[in-house]
Amino acid sequence: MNTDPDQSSGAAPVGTSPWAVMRPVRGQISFAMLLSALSTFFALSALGLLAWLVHGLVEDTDASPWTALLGAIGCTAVAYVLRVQAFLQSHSAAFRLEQVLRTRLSQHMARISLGEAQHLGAGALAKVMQDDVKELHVFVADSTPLYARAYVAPVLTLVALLWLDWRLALGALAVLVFGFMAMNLAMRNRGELSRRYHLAREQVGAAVIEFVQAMPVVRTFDSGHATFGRYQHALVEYLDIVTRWYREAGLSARLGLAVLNPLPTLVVLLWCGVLLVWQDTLSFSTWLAVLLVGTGMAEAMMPLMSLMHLVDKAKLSIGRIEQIEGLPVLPLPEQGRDPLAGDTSVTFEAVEFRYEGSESAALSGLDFRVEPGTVTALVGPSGAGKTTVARLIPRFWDVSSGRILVGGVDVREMRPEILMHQVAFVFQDTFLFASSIADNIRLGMPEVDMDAVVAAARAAQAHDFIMALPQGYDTQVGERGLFLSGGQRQRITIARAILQDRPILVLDEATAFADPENEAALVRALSHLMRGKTVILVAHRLSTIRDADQILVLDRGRLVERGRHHELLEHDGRYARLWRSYTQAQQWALGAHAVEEQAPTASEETPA
Ligand SMILES: Nc1ncnc2c1ncn2[C@@H]1O[C@H](COP(=O)(O)OP(=O)(O)OP(=O)(O)O)[C@@H](O)[C@H]1O
Repeated sequence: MNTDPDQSSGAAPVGTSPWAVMRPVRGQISFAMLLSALSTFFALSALGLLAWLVHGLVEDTDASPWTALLGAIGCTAVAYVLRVQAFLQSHSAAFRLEQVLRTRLSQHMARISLGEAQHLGAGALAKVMQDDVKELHVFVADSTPLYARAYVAPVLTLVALLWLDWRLALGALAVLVFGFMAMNLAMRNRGELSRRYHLAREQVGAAVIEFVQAMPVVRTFDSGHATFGRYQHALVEYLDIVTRWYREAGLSARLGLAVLNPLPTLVVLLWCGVLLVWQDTLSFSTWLAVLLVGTGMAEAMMPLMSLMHLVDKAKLSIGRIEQIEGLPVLPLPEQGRDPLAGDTSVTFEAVEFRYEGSESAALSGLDFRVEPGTVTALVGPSGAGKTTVARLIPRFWDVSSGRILVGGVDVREMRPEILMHQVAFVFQDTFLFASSIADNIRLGMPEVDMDAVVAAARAAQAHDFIMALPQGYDTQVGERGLFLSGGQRQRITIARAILQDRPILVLDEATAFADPENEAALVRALSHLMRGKTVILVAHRLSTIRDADQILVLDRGRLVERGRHHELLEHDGRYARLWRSYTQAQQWALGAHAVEEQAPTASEETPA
């Protein structure tokens, strides 16, 4: 029980016993606790022997002190060895638990839908995998031996005191009871305060991250005032709750802490002892023995206080770990049923899809078929559902109703590895692993040799810029690695997809290009990648889809038109309007001259 909110971080209880999570290492933890309890017993026995020694010397000055003295030294040595062993066991259990939890969490995360993982955010998932598992490590390593000590020591001390003199034992007990009552008074609002304290702390953390991550925008657009203001506001809130905590915990907390330390117990034992010795109802030697043993009782309570802090923190972490473990996993097909795709077609049959928590459907009544070896482009205004279509194929989410078939097989009935073997995905948000460029290209295929990597990079128009880098294909990229431009990163991802050489390709075309040279390189890379494949292309620039075998025009999640470029232009419907807006915008972008001469009339929609 601590008055420091950072220490007594007991948020609203999550209703989880820390012991349940520790099941995999419970045996070793119990062993560590047993060793710790035995160590406490021997430490207190040493004190008891010293008390007996003092008692004996006072009663009979000729008595030999050696037996008790050697016994006390022996007990201290055994207590020390047992204590070290207890900590060794608890630390080993903590490392094992850390490994078990990380493996379990990563296996579970691999099975939740990608959409769910994206929704939670990489930061939150990493925090659970990293910080919360670490928190449990600390709990198991440090608290389990403390637990045994905190419970065994006061009980044994009380028994010893009762045996020596019950009146002084009750005096010492009264001090502790008083101290605990004061602390409980201080902690009566602990749940609510602690919940607000943690919220305030998280807001400070979020504001700091926002401030740091948004630095380029902050520096260029608002010179830091708005973002820094949010950070400052979060800090003020935090200060407010901490001040309230100290004020409310105030006197009773300080009183409790003052009482629950060895000095007041010693004072009570001294005064009561003097009185009893003076009244001749207590021998001087017993009094000395009581003093020696008695102060240990309050001292033994101290671990209990740090324990409550550790338990509270562990409970919060367990709550977050359980939240991840409780996320539903994507249902897998029954064992033994592994239907293989018959061809490389992709079919959407009456597909409906609604994002969780969203009022309207993102896709409704979607029916289309992509024939093997053809290119289908998805177009439509922003928010029409193009990206959603692309992401339903690799099961970022499962459809709300209807079916998606790859080669005639429902994607929900295909094992993920079989589905991934059929389909390659090139999405806009390219991610490079903290590794060499070569390893990033041959991701998931470590057996591929360098010649194949270079060939894929050449086809993806990436070879020349890679060779211009300081260490060529061995250059480290990703986090803390060399910085690559958006276009360069995309060409590496395209090289990866070329190497994978899967028959179906789902492509979310890049919206922005750094420069025309980069754009030309990307277009060449993509056309190489698409050769001979079944392609579903989310097109953001209409110029790339003129030659598509099929164009699907989406609007508010519905398929409103389909056909080839020239057919749709002749039809003079939605696509034709999109196309006109697009070509106007292109001309407009050619220069101010063009703007003046052919300023477009306000277009009803802009191309995606
Ligand atoms: N993760 C999500 N959770 C909830 N709603 C979403 C999510 N992603 C997209 N939406 C909503 O679903 C609808 C379709 O979005 P989608 O990203 O598929 O459109 P899009 O046609 O690809 O748009 P753009 O061209 O701007 O990328 C939009 O109304 C969007 O707000």
